[in-house]
Amino acid sequence: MSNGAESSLDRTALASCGRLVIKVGSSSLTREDGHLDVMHIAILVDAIGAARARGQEVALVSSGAIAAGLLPLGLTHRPYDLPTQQAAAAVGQGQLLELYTALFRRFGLSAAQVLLTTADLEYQERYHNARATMDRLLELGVVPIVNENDTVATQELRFGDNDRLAALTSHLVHADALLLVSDVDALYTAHPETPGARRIGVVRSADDVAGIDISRRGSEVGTGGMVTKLEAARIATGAGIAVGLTDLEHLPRLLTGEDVGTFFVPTGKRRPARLLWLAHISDPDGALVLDAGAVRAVTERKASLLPAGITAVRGSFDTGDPVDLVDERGKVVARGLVTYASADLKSMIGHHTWDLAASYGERFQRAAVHRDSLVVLR
Ligand SMILES: Nc1ncnc2c1ncn2[C@@H]1O[C@H](COP(=O)(O)OP(=O)(O)O)[C@@H](O)[C@H]1O
Ligand SMILES: N[C@@H](CCC(=O)OP(=O)(O)O)C(=O)O
Repeated sequence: MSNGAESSLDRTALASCGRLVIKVGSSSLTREDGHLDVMHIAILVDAIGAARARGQEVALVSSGAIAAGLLPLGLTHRPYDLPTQQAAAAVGQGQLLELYTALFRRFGLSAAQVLLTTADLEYQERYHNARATMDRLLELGVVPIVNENDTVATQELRFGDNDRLAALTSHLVHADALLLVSDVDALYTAHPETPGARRIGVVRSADDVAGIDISRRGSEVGTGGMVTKLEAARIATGAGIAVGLTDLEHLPRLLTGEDVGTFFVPTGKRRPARLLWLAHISDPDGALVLDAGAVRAVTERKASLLPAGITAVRGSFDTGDPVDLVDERGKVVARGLVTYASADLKSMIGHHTWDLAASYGERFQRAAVHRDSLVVLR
C-alpha cells in the first residue's frame, strides 16, 4: 500500500484502456430528501461522455432505483420490507432511465436499460445471451445502464448489493477496469471521519487492506458500505480487472489517470464464467472437512481432492452440487463441485483410491472434487 507519485504509474492505463465498467451508488445519485440529484447525475454523464469521446466503451452500473422511487410513492425513508423496496425500485427505475436518456442525448449517445439477476449469470445460456447483448450495445456505441432486476429478484436471488453486481458485470463484458463511484473519494486507513485517517493510493494485494477499519457504514441510502466495495474489488482484481474507487468529484481525474482515489492492481487472471459462478454466486449445499495434507494439496499444489483427505462430510448434497472445502478449524479454503452424493461420500472418507476401487469398483476411483471444478478461496 502506498500514497503519492509511485501509484500514478499504474493508474495511467485507466485513460487509455478499451472497456470500462463504472458503478455509481445510491448515495451519490440522491439528495438527502430522497430526490434524484440531477446535478450529480449530470457530472457522472459528463465524465462518461468524455471517456466515450476518448474512444473508450463504457457500461454503467447504476443504483438509485429504490431511492428514486421513495418520493413518488410518498415514502419518507428507504423501506425495510422487500415488496415495498421492489415497488419503489419499479417506480424509480423508470425515472432514473428517463433522466439518463435525456442527459446522454447531449453527447449524441443512447442509453439502454439492462436489468440482471443472479440467475442470469448462473445459467450458461442466459450468461451468453446477456454477454452477447452487452457486447453488441457497446459496439454500437450505446451506454448500457445496468441495475439489479429488483422486481423479480427475491431475497435469495438478490445480488445483495450493486457493488458485487458491478464486479460480475465487469467480468461479463471482459472489461479492462471497474470504477466504483461512492460518496467517499478513496479508501482510507480508517473511517474518513476518524482523526488521522489517511487515503490509500494503491492496493496491490489483500494484505494491503487486512488491517483497515471498514466497519462503519456510510449514508442512509447506500446498502453495502466499504465492505461490499472491497469484496467487489477482490472479485474483479482476482479476475485480472483493475479497479478504481473514488467519488463523483474526482472521477474525471481518476479517468484520466491522475493520482486520486484508490487504485487496486489486478492480482489474478481471467477465470472461466463457470468458476466465477462457483466462487461468487453459488450457494454451497454442504461442506467437506479436509485434513492438513489435503488443504495443502488443494490450495498450494492445485491438486484434486481425494476421499483419503476428507475427515468429515456435512450437509446433504448430490453429485455435481457446490460444496465448501473447510480446514479442521472450519475455515473455508475452497469451493468445488463434488463428484459423489453425500450418502456415498460418508462411507468413503479417509479411504485410499485403491481401497475404494477394490471395495466398490472402478467408478469409485475418481477424485471427490476435480481440480478443474475447484476454486481456492483464501
Ligand atoms: N476505511 C474506510 N474508507 C473509506 N470509507 C469508509 C471506510 N470505512 C467505512 N467507510 C464508509 O463507506 C461509505 C461508502 O459506502 P456506501 O454509503 O454504501 O456507498 P454507495 O452508496 O456508494 O454504495 C463511505 O461514505 C464511508 O462512510
Ligand atoms: N437495485 C438497487 C440497488 C441498491 C444498492 O445496492 O445500492 P448501493 O449500495 O448504493 O449500491 C437500487 O437501484 O436501488
